Amino acid sequence: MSLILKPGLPIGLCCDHAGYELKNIVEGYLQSQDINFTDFGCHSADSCDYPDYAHPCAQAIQDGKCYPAIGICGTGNGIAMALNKHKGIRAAICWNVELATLARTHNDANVLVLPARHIEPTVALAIVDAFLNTEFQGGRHQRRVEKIDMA
Ligand SMILES: O=C[C@H](O)[C@H](O)[C@H](O)COP(=O)(O)O
Repeated sequence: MSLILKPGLPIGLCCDHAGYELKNIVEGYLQSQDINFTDFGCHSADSCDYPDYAHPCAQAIQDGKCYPAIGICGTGNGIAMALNKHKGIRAAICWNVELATLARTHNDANVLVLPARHIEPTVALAIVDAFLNTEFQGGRHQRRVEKIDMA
């Protein structure tokens, strides 16, 4: 069982066309782990705009309807930028396991962002696993995380 899932809440998933294939792979992994998810799209590899999927996913976290989430686009940059516009959302782009672990221990990241065009699927799944199973350290990091939303 994942360390950061909240009982009864699905994980949110969002992507654009560049992340569509990897999102399907991630969904297969989550199913294999009996982890529920809500897929906010996109739902095909046709060209689309990542904010159209990032915003509903971030809103669902804010509304308490899912937690945490995984966002996927080509570089990770665009979807992370859109997600991080939302108060309380801490979306972290991670391309290796160490970064995913640090995003949890230091930043209490609540959205993992994967750069689909720059990582192999096996690495992506190892990153997902690290993200879902690493707890926030708190302590000095709690104070810093609280200051993020002060802008
Ligand atoms: O940050 C943006 C993402 O990497 C997009 O997935 C990327 O810009 C899509 O590019 P294109 O429209 O050329 O497939």
